[in-house]
Amino acid sequence: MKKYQWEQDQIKHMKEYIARFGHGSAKLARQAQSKEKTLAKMVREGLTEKVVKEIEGDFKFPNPERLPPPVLMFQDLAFGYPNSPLLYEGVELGLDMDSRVALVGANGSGKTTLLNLITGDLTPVKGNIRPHSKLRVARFTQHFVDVLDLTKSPLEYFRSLFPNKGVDEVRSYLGRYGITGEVQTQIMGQLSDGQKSRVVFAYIASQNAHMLLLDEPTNHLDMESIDALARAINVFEGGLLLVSHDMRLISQVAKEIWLVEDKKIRVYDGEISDFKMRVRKQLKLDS
Ligand SMILES: Nc1ncnc2c1ncn2[C@@H]1O[C@H](COP(=O)(O)OP(=O)(O)OP(=O)(O)O)[C@@H](O)[C@H]1O
Repeated sequence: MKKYQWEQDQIKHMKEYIARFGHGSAKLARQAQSKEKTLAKMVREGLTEKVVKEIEGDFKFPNPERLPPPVLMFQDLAFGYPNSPLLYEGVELGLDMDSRVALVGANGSGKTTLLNLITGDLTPVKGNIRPHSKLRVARFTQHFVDVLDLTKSPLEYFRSLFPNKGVDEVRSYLGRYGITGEVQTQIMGQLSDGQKSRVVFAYIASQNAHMLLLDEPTNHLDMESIDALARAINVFEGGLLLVSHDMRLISQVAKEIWLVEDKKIRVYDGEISDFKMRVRKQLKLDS
């Protein structure tokens, strides 16, 4: 890009010179002719092409119809894996479509487990999780194999999900999530984790969910994509439960912090900005 810019500046300069002095005194006209020759030579030898940055697919989650609260309730929830101590006990909390929650806690404290309880993949040992009867949740997980058929290409996969949509429509849909060109027809098992993440986001968005459950969504995204994800979340009119260590994302999207501690989920009652500052300091991030 620097080379391109340098060349363009040179060309501009030479053209201006030629226009100004081409018909001037003999000496200046000779110099203008010499510049014209240099310019022609540059063009002949091939100019550097402008580097066009690959367009970042912008994430977008379609807005679902509103569901009145409570959308998802935890009632006296307890859970533990067989032959293991309880991870949760007596949890009473609720989520609705305005919730913007970051679920944080030590490794192994049970964050992913809570998401599995919400999706019904796990069953409480006591108490209930009560979803609104019409609730649709969509979940991001890094366990791509749980969501994607890795033997298919993104194009094949989405065509099988939406048999009524034409190839062009599916291609342009995937393009919006940054899945473009050959990546659309490569077997998903061979894609990078970042590309697979984008396919999962395309999939999640297709679900038109009322609530997004995002489990470490940013691990394979670059900074620009993280910001794009944050923007998409911020215009999304549904609920969010985010499990993340990424303060950059948390600070952009969360309105509430839930701390998993001592088998309970405690709503952080300080100012979120204080919490963010605390974690930022811990992570040594800039303000
Ligand atoms: N299927 C399982 N069977 C038995 N124990 C499990 C199972 N899945 C997870 N665990 C254990 O339950 C605890 C909570 O796991 P979980 O993955 O929910 O924690 P987490 O807070 O999401 O952790 P991390 O931040 O490391 O992802 C861990 O000690 C884990 O080893």
